[in-house]
Amino acid sequence: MLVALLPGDGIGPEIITQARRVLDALAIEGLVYEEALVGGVAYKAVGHPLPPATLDLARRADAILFGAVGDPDCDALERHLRPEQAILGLRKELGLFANLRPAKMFAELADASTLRPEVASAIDLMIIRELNGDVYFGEKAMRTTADGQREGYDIMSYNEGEVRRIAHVAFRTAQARRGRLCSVDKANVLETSQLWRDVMIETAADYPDVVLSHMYVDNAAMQLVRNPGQFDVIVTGNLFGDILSDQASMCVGSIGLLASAALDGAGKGLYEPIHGSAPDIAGQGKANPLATVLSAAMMLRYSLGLPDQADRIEAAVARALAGGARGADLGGTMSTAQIGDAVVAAL
Ligand SMILES: NC(=O)C1=CN([C@@H]2O[C@H](COP(=O)(O)OP(=O)(O)OC[C@H]3O[C@@H](n4cnc5c(N)ncnc54)[C@H](O)[C@@H]3O)[C@@H](O)[C@H]2O)C=CC1
Ligand SMILES: CC(C)CC(=O)C(=O)O
Ligand SMILES: [Mg+2]
Repeated sequence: MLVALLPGDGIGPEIITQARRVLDALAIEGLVYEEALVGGVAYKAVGHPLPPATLDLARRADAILFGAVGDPDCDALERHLRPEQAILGLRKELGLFANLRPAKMFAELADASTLRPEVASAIDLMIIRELNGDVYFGEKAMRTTADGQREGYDIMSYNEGEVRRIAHVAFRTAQARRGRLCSVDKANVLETSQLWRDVMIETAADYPDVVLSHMYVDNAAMQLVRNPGQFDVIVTGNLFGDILSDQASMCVGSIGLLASAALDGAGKGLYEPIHGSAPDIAGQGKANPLATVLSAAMMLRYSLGLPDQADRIEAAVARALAGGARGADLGGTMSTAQIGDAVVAAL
């Protein structure tokens, strides 16, 4: 089994190092790794954020473990050369349309959430975010209007096939959990969302055991901090899912805790923390590696057929947290490597 390691920019290499240590400690037979450049480091080395050799490795691999991309030095580049295009390109080129972003409260961290412990302790939800469409992939440009103003535009669209395939993933996920699916959209304003809602309702007919509800995204943002325990599975589009998942991460204590899987529906997956390259803390040993460690666990479960090993990692993370393994993001003093040590020791 081949795992592509793509550390990327900023804290990416620091957090991938810790995830790799945890994987190595499991001594899984037949697991091999190949590393490649991605993001700003790739642009600086070879002139493109997603070089052909990296895409080729990603295609050959059984799974991809990804750190993060993004570098302030690259923010003025033409858009197609910016580091972020690498992760967008991987998701699109590999057809990774289903983004699973679980947010569950570790009991030991109830005091770390900015929500009251009795509100935060009820969080156990899964955000299913569509990852190949929406405004991120629509036509976009800057132009000059007739009266000489600069104007930027980005087309938001979904076709029904794109909505239906993510709907099936979401309904099946809800079936395997507590049977409740909340579809989040903005159907009161957007045609894209009206189609989204219509297709969700049509697809519900195949899943009579799942209770489907709908919520506008502005209300969903509010409900996530008012009463996050009401949610089981949330399904939403690319843009709304991006925003709501960062919000959900803080409800459980830190963005440094939330893992994700981006799946193609046929076993292949890219696994990454939901956060970015955090240039403000890069190179200082302050990054929480747990989101990446937990992403490695998702990789073992969803792409490599090793659910017992995934359970082991998740249990070790819970034990490490119970033992006080906290970095600055959780009010502690441990470094990135010390948190890695604590997880390895708890395996
Ligand atoms: N999938 C990816 O590679 C993503 C890349 N980005 C890129 O990352 C760069 C920075 O973006 P931001 O908006 O600042 O988002 P960010 O997620 O990198 O950071 C937001 C805040 O959370 C903190 N943070 C993030 N991860 C952390 C961790 N593991 N431990 C402790 N604290 C952590 C950061 O220090 C920062 O204060 C940008 O270039 C952006 O485009 C952003 C999101 C996803
Ligand atoms: C292109 C990315 C930077 C998008 C993002 O923030 C994410 O996938 O969480
Ligand atoms: Mg994001």
